Amino acid sequence: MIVFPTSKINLGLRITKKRPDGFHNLQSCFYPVGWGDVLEIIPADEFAFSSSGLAIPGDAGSNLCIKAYNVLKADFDLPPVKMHLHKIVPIGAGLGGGSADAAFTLKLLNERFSLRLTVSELEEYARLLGSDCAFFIQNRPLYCIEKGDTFLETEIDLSGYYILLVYPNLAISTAEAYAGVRPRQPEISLEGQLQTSVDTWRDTIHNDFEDSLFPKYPILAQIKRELYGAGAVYASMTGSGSTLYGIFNAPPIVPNQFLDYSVWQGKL
Ligand SMILES: C[C@@](CO)(OP(=O)(O)O)[C@H](O)COP(=O)(O)OP(=O)(O)OC[C@H]1O[C@@H](n2ccc(N)nc2=O)[C@H](O)[C@@H]1O
Ligand SMILES: Nc1ncnc2c1ncn2[C@@H]1O[C@H](COP(=O)(O)OP(=O)(O)O)[C@@H](O)[C@H]1O
Repeated sequence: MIVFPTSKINLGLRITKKRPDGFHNLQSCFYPVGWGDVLEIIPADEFAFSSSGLAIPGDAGSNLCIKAYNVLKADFDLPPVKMHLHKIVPIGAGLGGGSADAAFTLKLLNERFSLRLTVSELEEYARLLGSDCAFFIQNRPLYCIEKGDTFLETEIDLSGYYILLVYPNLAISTAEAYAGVRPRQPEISLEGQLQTSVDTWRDTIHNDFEDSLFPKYPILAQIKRELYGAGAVYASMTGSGSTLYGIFNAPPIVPNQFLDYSVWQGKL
């Protein structure tokens, strides 16, 4: 069975509080985008994992696909499988690519081996694997709070818009990004601000990680400016970086300055 784990962007990202468990509470709208990997899982005589495409840091045993298999194996009599991941989505990019691989592994195993897990049960397993992993179980626009793993419905619908994603060949670890943020409670609700037209977001919708990461890595602010220069109606960094995205009214022409980077464009 083959699935295509996708990725996400953050529409606004506020870090509101450091929690007693060391994690942070946030507010954000997570929105799926089509930049994705390829994952195949088939029954086998013994367990095996392999990957191709982009190199994934860490030893092979630490791959989130294997962790996802193991959390289900602990509770169910899962047979051995052979898993192959073709990695396309940049890593340390703020796109949640690893979390998507984990969530799609859970969903695939649930279906292939008829485990009969509900959406909320799958989300519970996903929470064990990473804070933004549960989002990819439903994989539709959701307003996220707490650790990014509690969801509220949102009306946001960007269909009809186009997106250009630019990964500047710079990996930023999530832990590094959180170490630089100064949590604060926003005076105006992000949820309300996101109800307004996308053309107004430039002045209102903010990713808090930009405040500490733009001074440290000036290329990020430069790419954001260039996305506006290319005609974006709204541009931002996604998640903990380092990918920048622009939202456009029409398919954008990729500026020459981005030719050395990994870029992806498509419809929202
Ligand atoms: C920043 C966000 C925003 O969407 O996404 P990415 O940019 O990484 O995709 C997420 O909060 C990333 O979630 P995820 O990548 O799953 O993080 P985890 O593996 O759970 O945690 C990695 C590390 O980030 C920090 N962390 C993560 C989530 C959170 N709500 N508070 C935190 O402080 C902790 O230091 C933790 O050890
Ligand atoms: N299948 C996977 N794909 C990507 N990264 C993975 C995977 N499995 C484990 N990881 C680890 O997760 C971290 C990056 O996660 P990723 O979701 O790509 O980044 P981000 O949180 O910035 O979106 C890296 O430390 C990487 O080694």
